[in-house]
Amino acid sequence: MSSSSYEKELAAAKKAASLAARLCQTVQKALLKSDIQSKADKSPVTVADYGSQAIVSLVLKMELPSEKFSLVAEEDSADLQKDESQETLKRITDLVNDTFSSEGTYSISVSEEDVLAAIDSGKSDGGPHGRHWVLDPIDGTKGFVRGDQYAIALALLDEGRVVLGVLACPNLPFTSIANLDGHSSENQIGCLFSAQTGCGAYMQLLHEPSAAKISVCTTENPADASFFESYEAAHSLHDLSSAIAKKLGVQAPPVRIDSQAKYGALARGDGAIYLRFPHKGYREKIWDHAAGSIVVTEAGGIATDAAGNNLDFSKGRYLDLDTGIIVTNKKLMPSLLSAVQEAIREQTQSASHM
Ligand SMILES: Nc1ncnc2c1ncn2[C@@H]1O[C@H](COP(=O)(O)O)[C@@H](OP(=O)(O)O)[C@H]1O
Ligand SMILES: [Mg+2]
Repeated sequence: MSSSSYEKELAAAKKAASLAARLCQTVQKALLKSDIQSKADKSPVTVADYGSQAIVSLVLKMELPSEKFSLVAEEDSADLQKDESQETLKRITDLVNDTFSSEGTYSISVSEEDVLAAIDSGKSDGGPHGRHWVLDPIDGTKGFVRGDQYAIALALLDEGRVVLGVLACPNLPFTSIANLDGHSSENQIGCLFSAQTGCGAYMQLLHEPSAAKISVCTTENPADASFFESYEAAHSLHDLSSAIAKKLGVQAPPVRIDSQAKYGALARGDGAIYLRFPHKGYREKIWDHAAGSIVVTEAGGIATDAAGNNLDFSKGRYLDLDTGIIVTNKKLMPSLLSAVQEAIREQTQSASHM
C-alpha cells in the first residue's frame, strides 16, 4: 500500500481535531474563570465532551463526503435525549455553531437534532475489517477540569491497524516539558501532533500551519531517561512504576500529566518512557491509545503491553492486553521490558505472601 494513501484523511482529521480543540478551549477558559462551586459541577466537561465529539463527526463527514463513515467514540446521546437535558443540548448546539462561525471555514448552522445525530454516529464497534475512525473527544477529563493537560485524540483504523493519528493538546507547551511536570512559563502553548503510517510524526503549534518532523529520545542509558505516567493515581499504579524505574536505574522523578499528551511529549523526546499500569480489572479503551500510539511509533518509538505484545486495535472498543502499557524507544525496550516483568513478578509474590 502506498504510504501517501491517507493524505486526505489526515488533513480532514487535523481540521476536525483543531476545531474541536477550539471548542474545548472556549469551555475551559470559562470554567477556569468561574467560581469554585461551578468547578465542582461536571456540566462544563460534559458540554465540551459532547460538543467536541459532534464537531469531529460533522467535520469528518463534510471533508470526506464520499467515504463510508464509521466512528468509534466515547460518548453517545442517550443522556442528552432526556427531558432534563434540554438546556444542556441547547448549550452544546450553540457552542458548536459559535465555534464553526468564529473559525470561519464552514458556513453552516446545525440544529439540536443534527448534534444528536453527529454524536450518535460514534456508536460503531470498530473491529478488524474496513475503516473506522476512533475518537476520544476529551481525553484527560480530570486534567481538563483542573486546568491542566487534556487532548482531543483522533485516529483511523484500516483493516484493524492504526494508519493515522492526530492529537490536539491545547495546554501543552510547544517546547520541552522535561522536568516541569507539565507546566512551563513558555508563552507558546498548544500543540498538534500528527502521524500517518510510514510517513513519520509531526508537530505544529495548534491553529498554526507549519509542521516539523519529531522523533523520540534515543538514549540507551536509563540514567538519562525520565518517565511519564498518569497524574491520577487511580489510573495507574505509581508504586509499580517507581519500582520499575528504580530497577532500571532511572534517576529523574516521574513526570505526571493527564491524557495522551504523554504520548505526544514522548514522541518529541521530552522523556524516554511512558508507564501505565491500571488497577486490576480495568479494561483499556481503544480511543485512549490509538492516536497516541501511532504518533509515538512513527516518531521511532514502540508501545507494547507488559508482556511485550504490540497493541491490537482490531478487537472492538476495548484493547485486550496483558497488565499494562509501556512505551519507549527501541534501544531501551528490552531492558525496560525485563524490569517491568521482574517488578510485576515481585509484586505478585509479595501479594501472595500477605
Ligand atoms: N481506573 C482507571 N484506570 C485506568 N484508566 C482509567 C481509569 N479510569 C479512567 N481511565 C482512563 O484514563 C484516561 C485518562 O488517562 P490519563 O490517566 O493518562 O490522563 C481516561 O480518559 P477520559 O479522561 O477520556 O475519560 C479514562 O479513559
Ligand atoms: Mg480518554
